[in-house]
Amino acid sequence: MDELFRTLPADAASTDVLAAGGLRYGLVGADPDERDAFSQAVSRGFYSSIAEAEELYEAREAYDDRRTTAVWDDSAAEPETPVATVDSWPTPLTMPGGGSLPAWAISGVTVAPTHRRRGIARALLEGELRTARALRLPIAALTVSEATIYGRFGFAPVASAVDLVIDTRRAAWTGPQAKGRVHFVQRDALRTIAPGIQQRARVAGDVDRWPGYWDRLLGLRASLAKKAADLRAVRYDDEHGEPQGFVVYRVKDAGADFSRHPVEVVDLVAATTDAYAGLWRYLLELDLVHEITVDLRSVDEPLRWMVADPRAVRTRAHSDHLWTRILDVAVALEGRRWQTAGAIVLEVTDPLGFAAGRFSLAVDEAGRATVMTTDAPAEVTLDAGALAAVHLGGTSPLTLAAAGRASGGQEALERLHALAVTPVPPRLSFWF
Ligand SMILES: CC(=O)SCCNC(=O)CCNC(=O)[C@H](O)C(C)(C)COP(=O)(O)OP(=O)(O)OC[C@H]1O[C@@H](n2cnc3c(N)ncnc32)[C@H](O)[C@@H]1OP(=O)(O)O
Repeated sequence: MDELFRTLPADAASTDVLAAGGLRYGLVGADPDERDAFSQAVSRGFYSSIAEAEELYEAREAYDDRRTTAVWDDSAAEPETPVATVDSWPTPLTMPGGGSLPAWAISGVTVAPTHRRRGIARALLEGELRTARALRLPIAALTVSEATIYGRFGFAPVASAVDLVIDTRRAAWTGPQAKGRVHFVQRDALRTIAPGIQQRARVAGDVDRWPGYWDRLLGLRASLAKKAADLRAVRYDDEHGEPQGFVVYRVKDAGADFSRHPVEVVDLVAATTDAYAGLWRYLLELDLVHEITVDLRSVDEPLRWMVADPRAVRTRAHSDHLWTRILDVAVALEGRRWQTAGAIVLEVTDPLGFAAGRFSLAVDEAGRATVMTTDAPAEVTLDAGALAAVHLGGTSPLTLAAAGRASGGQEALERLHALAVTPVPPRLSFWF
């Protein structure tokens, strides 16, 4: 897998579809100019500024670990700049029960405004799914700019997130007394331990953060030095002195009233409930601060239960965050732990074919599943996206049935609910 995912030739069917429209589809080569043109096309596609030399250098490093695929129009005024881009890489996706499945992460999907709505994104996406399948990956994953694009390719939102605003003056601490203590640390010192803490903190739905992501988050890149100058890092150590969590935040300008500084939490990661309490209490009790904003938290954040006034913790946005697409039903369903012992027959519909079929799911006392194709009558019928939502444990089949995305008898839907839905909602802790 290591090299193959970068070198496997571009998907043949998409090559043909795009060639019929006069376009060239292929992998981006190692040549720095070609890489930089790819990066500039991604920046343009997402309406970012033209990347500067330092950013291009950093992007080259980041793309070294990915498969980068582009579409070129040789008749364009600047034929060397791709008119469409996508990058992808295999990554462990945490499953309910704590294990992980290898997933195909897809990012950087752009089509130049000059070339929109002629099927280029469809060719790119279908090419990515076939490539993932050729690499024997059971699931694809992405985060989206718009929630209207990916459903047609069998993706569904599987892990939601909330952005919170906390009124610290109303949020008197009523949670447990943390046993350890907080320390200010340098960001580069935190860089060495943060990935390990995040690994331990992961719940279903999280994926690996790559080295360049950590450097960017902590402002350790030359291009970010100025922007990151106001970032503070605090580490939480348990009563034995073991680091169990950290928060990275900035205190913003207070304006006319020095007692009203807003705090923006860039990331808060806690591997234990004790660290979670210690870090949140630290933030809520900062002097001269009236408000804290934090994004991409769990839909079931314990913080609400740790303050005197739960309305001090206001949800400012609730979004679909992680989207997945099941490519191999048996491997995907066997790759998670289920909540109870039991059995069910599922019929999966999938216009793109990858997940279509009828499957028996049998779960033992330990929550391990055996999945086989079957001719037995289907008890629950659902589309590939609905299956992805049930698979990660955050969506009830009863909700999907009410929405017309699943069907079956009430007892069978409830049985699937009991098998699948997890007590802790899935959560992806960052954008990729
Ligand atoms: C994982 C990520 O990277 S998310 C980032 C996605 N990229 C962006 O948002 C950047 C800005 N947007 C773009 O670059 C382009 O508009 C894209 C990539 C969203 C779409 O590219 P296009 O080549 O125009 O899409 P294409 O013509 O292949 O359309 C495929 C289908 O999606 C639909 N579609 C395309 N864009 C959108 C959209 N923004 N909203 C809703 N539907 C859309 C089309 O109608 C078409 O539907 P159909 O095939 O079912 O009839």
